[in-house]
Amino acid sequence: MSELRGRAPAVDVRGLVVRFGEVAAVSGVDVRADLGRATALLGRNGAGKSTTMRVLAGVVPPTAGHVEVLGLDLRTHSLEVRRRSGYCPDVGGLVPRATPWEHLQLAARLRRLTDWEDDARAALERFELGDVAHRVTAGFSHGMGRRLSVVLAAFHRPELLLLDEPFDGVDPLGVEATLEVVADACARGAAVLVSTHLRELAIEACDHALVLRGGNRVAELGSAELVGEEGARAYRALLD
Ligand SMILES: Nc1ncnc2c1ncn2[C@@H]1O[C@H](COP(=O)(O)OP(=O)(O)OP(=O)(O)O)[C@@H](O)[C@H]1O
Repeated sequence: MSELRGRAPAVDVRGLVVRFGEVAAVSGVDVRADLGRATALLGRNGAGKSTTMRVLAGVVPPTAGHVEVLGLDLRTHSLEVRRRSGYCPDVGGLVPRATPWEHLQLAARLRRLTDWEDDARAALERFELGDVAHRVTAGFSHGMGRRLSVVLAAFHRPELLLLDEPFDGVDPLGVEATLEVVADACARGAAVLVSTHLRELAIEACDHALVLRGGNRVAELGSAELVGEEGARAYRALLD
């Protein structure tokens, strides 16, 4: 990690505000994520996690605030940021009439990847999606869709990996594969942001967590501070 010190953060968000009409989804949040490290965005339903992730993915424009991703101002470099990031949205993102293989084919074409097929097969096998590689996703269970969304987000080895609720409804083998993807991304020097309301999995996936409540950031904690019953109590106290 020492070589990471002093380098610009992969995500540098200050005073982020996102409003939808009368609703303030995010009310002045700061987020910092570093290369080679996994950061959790923790909080209850409606805390503003997905909205923050959508801003970072270039899907939702910020109402106000400074949003810098991979050293680029997101307002002026949205395409470049999207090219260098991978995003697993909390819902949607899959084409019902396309198969996993077709999703990967399209991703490879859009990103002009070459010799991607072996990696694609390995990724599908890792997530136990090899047998359904050529089945349309319309009939997929929720967990299968989640697993494919993680595969697609990480496939091109992005510098920033944004995973929004990647564990939601996913079985233990899928959780394990997702944890491996996060660890691999960190090991190759990427930054990872994982949004989840699951404290225990946030601790496993990430070495620290930003806790959001009501569109505000209420704490930044090391994962060690969130472990066990004491960690559960500390987390609960931040939510109430
Ligand atoms: N497009 C929208 N229009 C209106 N309100 C919205 C919109 N998107 C989000 N919100 C509101 O903003 C707040 C934050 O929502 P957000 O989805 O970011 O929370 P979250 O922490 O991801 O929650 P969850 O864990 O349930 O996914 C909520 O009150 C939500 O209803």
